[in-house]
Amino acid sequence: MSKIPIALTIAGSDSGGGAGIQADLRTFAFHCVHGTSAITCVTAQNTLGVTRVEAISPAAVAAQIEAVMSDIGANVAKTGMLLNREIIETVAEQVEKWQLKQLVVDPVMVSRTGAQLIDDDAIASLRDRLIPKALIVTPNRYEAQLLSGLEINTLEEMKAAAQMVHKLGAGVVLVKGGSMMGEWRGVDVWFDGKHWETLTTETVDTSNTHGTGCTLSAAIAANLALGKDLWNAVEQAKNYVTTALKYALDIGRGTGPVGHFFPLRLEKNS
Ligand SMILES: Nc1ncnc2c1ncn2[C@@H]1O[C@H](COP(=O)(O)OP(=O)(O)OP(=O)(O)O)[C@@H](O)[C@H]1O
Ligand SMILES: Cc1ncc(COP(=O)(O)O)c(N)n1
Repeated sequence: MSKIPIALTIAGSDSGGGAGIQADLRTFAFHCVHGTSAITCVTAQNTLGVTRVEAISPAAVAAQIEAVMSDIGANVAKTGMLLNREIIETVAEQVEKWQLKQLVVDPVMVSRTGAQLIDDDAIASLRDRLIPKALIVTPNRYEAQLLSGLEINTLEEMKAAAQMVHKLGAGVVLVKGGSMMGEWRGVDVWFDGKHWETLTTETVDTSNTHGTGCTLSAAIAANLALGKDLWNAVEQAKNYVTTALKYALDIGRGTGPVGHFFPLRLEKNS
């Protein structure tokens, strides 16, 4: 098998190019990791919101993963928008089949613009079938609330939710603070079953935050593919997202995406 680091993203397409597969592949490329993909659904989406979602058939999702894994291989995978129960079950079967141990699960359920990105009856499958297979699961505030049943308004509540979600069986839970208030927006809580850690970066004052969660989980996967241990992978992914937020793109009339290739933009502009 090739020594080139390879990662697989299993996620939805965002026509606006800010989140989903588009953000994941850009993040992999930034890290010099070859990105492969299995598309689960197609969203018609822009900076204002999601206007249409169409699922890819579970058989076609399975075929994409089979095609990648049976030939190219990937030692790290991440999941994003999985949309429905059938797709989640298919992905869980494929993860088992190919023994994808380095699995980053971003349990995408609600977009920044408030759109629901998962069917109601799929949340239980995500909780019971996929999260237990994750090396790390990265819920945002609202996803952590749904998975833990707790309301989250404070750092202590982020910690309590991380502890509850950990009981679902993932190795590490990272509750992300991007939707919290004020300075908590740059704070994420890590819980590995024994220890809590708080990852804190400065709060970036921007409303262009579309795709932060996809970018963070893709950067964790990329760093794992590069051979970093999980803690270092998360720390460096968080720094990457923070800088990408500083170079967020002011496009469209709503929430613009983060700037994945910020150093290249800097060089071009100097
Ligand atoms: N304004 C900000 N300043 C600094 N860090 C931020 C800010 N907003 C989000 N983050 C960081 O971005 C990462 C993603 O967190 P967030 O809570 O935004 O995820 P999410 O809601 O899943 O993202 P997405 O917008 O893709 O759904 C976290 O590390 C979080 O701390
Ligand atoms: C295809 C796809 N995947 C993930 C998200 C979540 O990202 P955000 O919360 O930034 O809208 C999204 N909007 N679309």
